[in-house]
Amino acid sequence: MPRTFTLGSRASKLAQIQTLIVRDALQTAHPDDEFNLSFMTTGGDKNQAEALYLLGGKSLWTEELEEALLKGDIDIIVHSLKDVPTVLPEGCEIGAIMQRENPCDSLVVKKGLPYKSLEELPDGSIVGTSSVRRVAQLRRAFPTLVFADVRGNLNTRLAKLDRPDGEYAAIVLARAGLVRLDMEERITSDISPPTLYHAVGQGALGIEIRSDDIEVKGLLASLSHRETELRCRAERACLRVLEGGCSVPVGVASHVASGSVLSLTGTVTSLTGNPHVVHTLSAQVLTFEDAEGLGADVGHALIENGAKAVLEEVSLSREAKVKRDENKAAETGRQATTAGSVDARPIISGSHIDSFLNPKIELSPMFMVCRSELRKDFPGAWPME
Ligand SMILES: NCc1[nH]cc(CCC(=O)O)c1CC(=O)O
Repeated sequence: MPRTFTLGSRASKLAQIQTLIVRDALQTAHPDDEFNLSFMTTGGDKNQAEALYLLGGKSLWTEELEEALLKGDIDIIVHSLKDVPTVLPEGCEIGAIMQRENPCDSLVVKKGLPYKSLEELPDGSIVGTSSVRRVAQLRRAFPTLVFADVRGNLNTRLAKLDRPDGEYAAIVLARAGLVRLDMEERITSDISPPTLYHAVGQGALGIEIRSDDIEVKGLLASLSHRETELRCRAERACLRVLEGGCSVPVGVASHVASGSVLSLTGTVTSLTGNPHVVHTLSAQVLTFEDAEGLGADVGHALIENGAKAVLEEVSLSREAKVKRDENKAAETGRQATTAGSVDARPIISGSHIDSFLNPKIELSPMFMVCRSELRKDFPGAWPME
């Protein structure tokens, strides 16, 4: 008798392609079993503009899928690992992490423009990015460029970039997403460490399952890629320490040498670009727990070496943001946490942020509401990408 399992993911094109990658790998490893697919439009998909916020304490991207998983409607969730909070709800866990694509970020220059890198862009050029991690590090490296928010799925972002009357000269995206969508030829150049440290888990697929599902655990055993899993477990453990309840501009780079020597560099960067704290540790790791221990050590070392001030700055700014949303909500009668995320007021006062503000374009809320503050029973971290 063939067994039947259902894989679920978000309905975006990238999520569907990633789910097919996992389905094909499972089907090859288990030719006698059946694998169904279920794609769900999540709260985050329905409202891109509000995706960084909480709606009634929910994680917009993952909660509906996790509910379906816990109910038994689906057996496996396929995620971009970088979008998965570092603390999962009770009863859910990461069952496998598959071999990673190149995790770096890439520059995509507008069609018709001659520039090949951020270095070549003229002063004042507007570069679209979707994350505070990228903005913080790129502002530091390229203070004469203007970084602005660009949202939507990959195709929407590329369409905004290429619009003849569009403001963006270039956008920055994860290389892995472009590769999986077969749009590698749009990549103008890669932006690698030490200029830009990538997001925790970037480029890897994370497979979430019910913690008590022994059968699915067995099923996934052949999919897990040990080196990727060691690196990503360390990266996630580092982020878990740094979050301490809220999201911060964290970048990482990692590698495994001689099979078991894991190196992890973590960075925490102020949204002004300075301070930028970097710390690297290497150690032999035999188990995933060892890798997580190394990751947590990097997180603590960053805090001791100056990241604390950055975390405090982020937390102060976040409180200000929450307050403004509450005021706005009181004015408009909208719920505080669903207030629009396009907010053109500067988060940090002072000249350093002014060049980020261009009234013509959408600006991101620079900081996110902490999930843990709104949902004390769930100290999960909010992914910031
Ligand atoms: N949050 C969006 C997201 N989630 C995963 C990817 C790309 C694929 C990956 O990093 O695994 C992207 C797009 C991007 O950041 O450019």
